[in-house]
Amino acid sequence: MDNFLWLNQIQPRDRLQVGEKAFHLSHLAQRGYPVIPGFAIEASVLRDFLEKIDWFDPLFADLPNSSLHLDVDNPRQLQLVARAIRQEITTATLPTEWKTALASFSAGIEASALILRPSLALPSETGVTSDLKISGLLEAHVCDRNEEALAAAIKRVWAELFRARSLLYWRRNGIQIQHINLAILVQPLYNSLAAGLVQASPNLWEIQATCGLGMALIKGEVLPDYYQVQPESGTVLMQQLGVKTLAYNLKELPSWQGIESKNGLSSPLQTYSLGEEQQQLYALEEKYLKQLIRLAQQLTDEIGPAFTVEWTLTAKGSESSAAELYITQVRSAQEMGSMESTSLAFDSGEQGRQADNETSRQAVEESILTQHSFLTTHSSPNAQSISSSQEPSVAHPLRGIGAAGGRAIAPAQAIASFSHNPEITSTGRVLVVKTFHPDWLPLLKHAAGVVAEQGGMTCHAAIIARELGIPAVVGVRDATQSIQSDEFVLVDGDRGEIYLLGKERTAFPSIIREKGEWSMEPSVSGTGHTEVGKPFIYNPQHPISRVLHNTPELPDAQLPIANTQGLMPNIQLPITATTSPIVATQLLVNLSQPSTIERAASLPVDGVGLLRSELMMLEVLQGQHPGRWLTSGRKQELVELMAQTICQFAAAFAPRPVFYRSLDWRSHEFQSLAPSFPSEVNPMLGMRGTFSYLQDPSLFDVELSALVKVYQSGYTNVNLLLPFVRTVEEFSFCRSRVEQAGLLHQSHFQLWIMAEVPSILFLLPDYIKAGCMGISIGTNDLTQLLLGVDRDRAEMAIGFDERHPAVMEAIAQLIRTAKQEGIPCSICGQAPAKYPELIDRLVEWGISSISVSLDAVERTYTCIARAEQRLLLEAARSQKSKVKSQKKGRRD
Ligand SMILES: Nc1ncnc2c1ncn2[C@@H]1O[C@H](COP(=O)(O)OP(=O)(O)OP(=O)(O)O)[C@@H](O)[C@H]1O
Ligand SMILES: CC(=O)C(=O)O
Repeated sequence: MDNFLWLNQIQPRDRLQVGEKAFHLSHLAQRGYPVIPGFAIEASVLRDFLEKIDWFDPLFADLPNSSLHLDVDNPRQLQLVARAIRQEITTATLPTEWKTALASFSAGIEASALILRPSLALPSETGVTSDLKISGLLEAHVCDRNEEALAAAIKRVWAELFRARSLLYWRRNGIQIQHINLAILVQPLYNSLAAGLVQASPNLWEIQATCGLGMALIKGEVLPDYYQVQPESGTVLMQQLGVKTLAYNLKELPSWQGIESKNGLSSPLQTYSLGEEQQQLYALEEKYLKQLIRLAQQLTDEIGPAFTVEWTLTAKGSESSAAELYITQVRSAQEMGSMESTSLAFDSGEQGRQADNETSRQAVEESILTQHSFLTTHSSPNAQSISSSQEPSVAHPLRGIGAAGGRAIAPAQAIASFSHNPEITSTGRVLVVKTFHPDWLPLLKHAAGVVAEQGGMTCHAAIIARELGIPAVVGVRDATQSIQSDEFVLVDGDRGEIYLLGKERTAFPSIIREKGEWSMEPSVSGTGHTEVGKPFIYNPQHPISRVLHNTPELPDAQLPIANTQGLMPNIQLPITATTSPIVATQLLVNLSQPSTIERAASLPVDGVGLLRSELMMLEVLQGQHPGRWLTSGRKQELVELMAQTICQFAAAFAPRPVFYRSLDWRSHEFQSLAPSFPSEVNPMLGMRGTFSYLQDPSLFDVELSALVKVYQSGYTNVNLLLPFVRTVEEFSFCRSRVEQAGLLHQSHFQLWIMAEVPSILFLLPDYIKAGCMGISIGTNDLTQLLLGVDRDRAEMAIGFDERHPAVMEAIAQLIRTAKQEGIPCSICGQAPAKYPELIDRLVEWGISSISVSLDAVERTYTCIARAEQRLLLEAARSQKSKVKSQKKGRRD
């Protein structure tokens, strides 16, 4: 076919048909630079294909020629349309003559796997220049080199154009879909020893490198090794080892992590964990680093001093000596949005038009940045201006696990060692700690953010930060040494990054928080971009602007979510009764702090699915171990205080249910209470949950007395959830005490258990026989125990994945059994908030309710609504096609 072109055949006139990526690479290849050979499927092929589709939905039949009339402020409609179009594209068949041509072209590639990369061109009708930053918007797909897999992957790349986020992007930027040229660059994919990028600016080059293929870097799953290089001499000025815990490579070993593609074809890619030893090594051996620097020097001569180049060090054989360095992508300074942009030498034909359109280009760039960015870290538009700025610390943040979303700039308060009442200079600081002690809860309430060296997504600091709505980054190596008190830091809880901004508070605005709402304070001097009460205005020249306004890439599932902290000029979708459909799956919220009740109760949630008593109690206990309250004759006082606190939740949510979970002390987390809990070698498996009640039921009895008081006060919406139940006998023991307390006689009272110890997978019917009225799946502990991974160890975070097939199967089985047995099944672990895409499956399997942290309520609501609508749509579609085939049968 004449609309497939090998890279070495591409001419300047083909640029609009083959897209920018293929065009620039072809230019370099033809100039003798190392580029992996490949061929481009021109944009006209997609146009033909769209015209050939026999659209099930007549609305889309004119897609190749007309504009879609989308209401982008209606995210549900957007998602449904996007899904419907993609489905039709991926299920349509490619004409036979195309398949034949593809087979002959791919036969010219010697590799078992192929990578299909979107290559876009935006012709002049779009009103923007071809260097509009679309990096990261459309994803590449990888497939085996066989006819069927290739055809499927081509359709998946085309379908990328119609993802909701993509449709939104074009629409928001006034670009009509029919004007977009989407070509595909097909290249062989070989295993890689390392991959990364070089960001070149006139004064400095920055190199990032990771192990294996480049996907780990693109997806932000590793912190790459980092080098700064002096351009003229090629001297390495500094280098820093990254945190590379995983890598991507071609599948050789069977692995559950082999990524399944959505149409059931398996992907040839897999991720694997890097061992401790390997993590201590730089991904790039010195000889290859030198080679890369030489390559960058040649490129400077060829295309000017400012560019970004992605590279890969392929290893076709097993010997590292056989490795070859290739360029996989090159972007000009303009594409990076550089302030000192320099035209690429090969931009000849288009330069005039680009200059004409400079103003609109900048406008579009700004609107992208201030609305919604799809840029991944590596391709940040101002990477260049950061690297050449005077603020190296801004360019090179500390990194950890983003445990609570949002961003804040504030002075740090480093607390290196434990004390009950650390001296805090003022409120509104970012607390920087080794590990967060529950004693410090009052500090957290007045903090702007938290950074911890230890802990994972489910540690106390993370849970409370999510509830309070402040950003948190945990697992940050040496944070207390790297960050000094009084130094200004920007904590980015979405990306898991901390930027050190120095001690002078001059050229950036402060973010202040009042009543849970964030707003900008005017900058003291410098840029003067803000006024009180006005949103911060993006200034592309300031690195901080980039960080503040670059939201991380959102998966489709997260697209229509309002930013609860009001920091980002993002798409706002308030979930109010007037704009939202009623969903059948209940949406509940996880709480622990009375200070958040008002905010939570005003949301359209169906109740509190998990009231974490340990964290709720912290303030009540005033630093004293609960046992001490009992031994010092203050039991009644404790009962009163607890009842009062629970009543606050009950009153705010009534008549909506509140599931109070009785105490689940994990001794290591509460060492600061006096006297401290006996320390345990293995506290996650220690004296916690209902087992501890059997040993000494006195505290459980206090809780029951408090619940009785709540009922006596007239609040009948409170139920009891038992934590970490290991055996049916433990449950029966607790149930009989609940009965003795008189709670089971209350008509509305429900006694549930957490489903988090894996034995429940085998014993649920027995628990139900013993009187359990419902379950709530605790995915944090269930995952920890099923996979044998400590959930609080930041270094093990990579192994803690709730999407593991074993965990998914366990959840499915629990929902199934609960349904069969006729009891409700909820889920209150972090999984649905962390991976919103799981909600589709939970709803499909028939979960009764989903309980999430406060920060995830809005997006969870949207995901539930979407999942339910999808089920309805699928049911309607299958009904329609049944009727269609029945009619056809009758006609035949
Ligand atoms: N033939 C190849 N062999 C090995 N790695 C490749 C090859 N082609 C691309 N890659 C790497 O795969 C990743 C994904 O490529 P993709 O084209 O989607 O991203 P990209 O180059 O950042 O483009 P964009 O800016 O359009 O998002 C990148 O890290 C890229 O360097
Ligand atoms: C919520 C909880 O306790 C868990 O997921 O384990």
